[in-house]
Order: sequence, then structure tokens, then C-alpha cells
Amino acid sequence: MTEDFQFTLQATDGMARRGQIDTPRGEIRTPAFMPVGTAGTVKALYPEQVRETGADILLGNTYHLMLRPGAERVARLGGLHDFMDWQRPILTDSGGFQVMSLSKLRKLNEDGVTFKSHIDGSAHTLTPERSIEIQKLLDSDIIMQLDECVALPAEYAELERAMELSIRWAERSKKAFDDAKGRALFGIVQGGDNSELRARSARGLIDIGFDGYSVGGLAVGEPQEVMFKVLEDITPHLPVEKPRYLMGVGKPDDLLGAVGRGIDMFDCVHPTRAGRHGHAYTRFGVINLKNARHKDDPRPLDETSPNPTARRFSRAYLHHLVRCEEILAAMILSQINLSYYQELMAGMRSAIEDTRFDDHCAAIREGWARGDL
Ligand SMILES: O=c1nc[nH]c2cc3[nH]c(NCCN4CCCCC4)nc3cc12
Repeated sequence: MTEDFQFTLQATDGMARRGQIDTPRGEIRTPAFMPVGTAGTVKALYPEQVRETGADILLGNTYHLMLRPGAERVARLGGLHDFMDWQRPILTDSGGFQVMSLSKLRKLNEDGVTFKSHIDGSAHTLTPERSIEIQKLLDSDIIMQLDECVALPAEYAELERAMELSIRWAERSKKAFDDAKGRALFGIVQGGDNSELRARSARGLIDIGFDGYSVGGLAVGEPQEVMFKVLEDITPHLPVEKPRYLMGVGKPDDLLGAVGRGIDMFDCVHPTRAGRHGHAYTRFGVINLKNARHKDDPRPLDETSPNPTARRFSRAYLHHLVRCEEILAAMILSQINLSYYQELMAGMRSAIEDTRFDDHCAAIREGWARGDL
């Protein structure tokens, strides 16, 4: 454990946990949602606007930044925090997942993965050691091991092979990390939807020892109930005193269910991507502002929202901006969606403190069910 990366469990309510991660660059209140800043930007927002939505930490992607502008270049320019002027914690993914989902030509073997850039076709290699090196060059605060994520549904043999490879890569990642001061290294639990493989993966990672444990191999096309079942299988095996991070999740309903099953950290492109596509997340559920029903509606999105932006512009105006594909639509809706996600996380944090998590989630879901009147 690096001494200045410290997770404190403050309260629990059933499996739901309220905690805090202290890092050299600031604290992370959990359960936490991490906006995705793939190419060194949370799209359409200034970093100070991202902070104003309530975010304590951002996610950066090794795959994208190693291809462009390059990890050594970011290091020469002072690291990712100075490069994008976000001085709070950054968690970086290790790149394997993006290679498999973005790069056409790739070859994976025991040593690592070689692939062609989806940008210019140039050849690249990611090994556990190189991925750790890149994340250190980016000056990441929370580093991920390199792993292999298998899309579901998948055969047992394939899930077992990838899970065992990921444990060997976890070992190599830990050696390369070499307890870098002030940084944390997370292992990633694999094993698909097979509870025996998931348990073996968790045990293997715990034996190696990590500062936190990510649940990988989910949000890859499986139904929500499969994801929840996997979480119920895994979280009892994970150490209570270390943070759990569910990668790539999710929609608001996923967040409530996963916090209730013991998850502390999340990341997803959904709120920002949905915002760019004209969808607004609110207490009433998601509102598609492309829909013509809004074109004469003078009401703001949500006049009782704590977010001034959601009280400021009429639905008619937002509908107009979305229809015109104006840049301001992406800016406004990205801010509104990230604010709503952070409002959800803050609400869950206080509900857990007051041991009223289940009632709180029921009330949130009632609001979504009532819909947009
Ligand atoms: O197993 C993983 N290891 C490393 N990184 C990951 C990232 C992931 N991201 C996702 N899902 C992302 C789903 N996302 C939802 C919104 C639209 C774009 C795709 N699963 C993941 C699994 C992993």
C-alpha cells in the first residue's frame, strides 16, 4: 500500500458503502462517478466546469493518449494534469480494452498485444510493463493493470484462458509498478459471467495485493441482471478496506444497483455522449430533446434542479439547439448530464450515511417512473 493513497470506509448500509479515498492530489468521495476525459478532455467542458458538476476525479485513456499526442510528449509537457489543467486525481485505464474495441488489426499473446492505430495505422505494442510505464509518464494517480476483457456471451474455456492470462499480467504489472510513491495500482477481476472463474480471479489478485480492485469484463453487452449477478458473486470476496471500481458503467439505474451491491467507483462515457446526442438526464428520467414535442415548451428542463443550467434554458431553446446541431447543445447537455450524475452520487452518499439507501433509491426510481410531465 502506498502510504499516501488511503481508502477509509466511513459507513455502510447493507452492501452499499460510503467512503473516501485520500490521494496526494485531493480526496475522492465514494461512491464516486468519474467523467471520462478520453483524449485529455471531458468533451465540450472546461476542466473547471467539470469540477463544478461535482467531480473529484477524471478518467484518462492510455490507448488514446499513447497514440496521440504520445505518452513521452505528455511527460515532456509536464504530465496529463498540467497538459489539461486538471489538478485533481486522474485514473487511467490500461489500454487493453480500447485496443480490442477500437483497433482493427491486433494480435494478442502471452507477452502483450500488438495493434495498428485506428488513427493512422501505425504499429504499436502494449505489454503489462509498457502500459504501466505509459500511465506513469501520464503522471496518473490511479493506474490499472493490463488485462484481457472478453465480450459476453463467451465459452468457459475462453473466459478461463483470458482470466488466467490477466492474473499473470497482474503479477507483471505489479512488478513494473514497483510501489510508485503516491500512486495506486488496481487489479482487474475477470472471469465473465462464471462465478467460479470470478472467485478464482479475485483470489489470485488478492494474493498479489493491490490498492484497489476493478471489476472488468462487464458492460460488454450482457443484460443488467447478469451484471448484477456477477457483482453479487464478486464483492463478498473482495477486501472491505479497499475500493471497488466497476469499469465502464453506466446508466443511472446501473449505478443505483451496483452501489447497492458494494461498488465504490464508476466511469462511463454515457452522460457526455448522450448529451452530445440531445438526451438530457433529469429527475424525471431521460428526455430526448430532439423530439418535436419540445419545440414550443417554454419550461426549463427542471425548475427545481440544484443545477442552475437546468433551470436557465427553455426546452424549446434546447430543442432548437439540438435540431440545429449547435455546439452549445453539446456544451449545455454535457454539463446537465454530468451534474445529474454527480447529484445521484451525492444523494447516494448521504443516504448511506443515514442508512436509508433502499428508500432513497425507491424514491429516485419513482421519479423516473413518473416521467416527464
Ligand atoms: O475489463 C475491462 N478492463 C479494462 N477496461 C475496461 C473498460 C470497460 N468499459 C466497459 N464498458 C463500456 C461500455 N460503454 C457504455 C457506454 C457506451 C460506450 C460503451 N467495459 C469495460 C471493461 C474493461
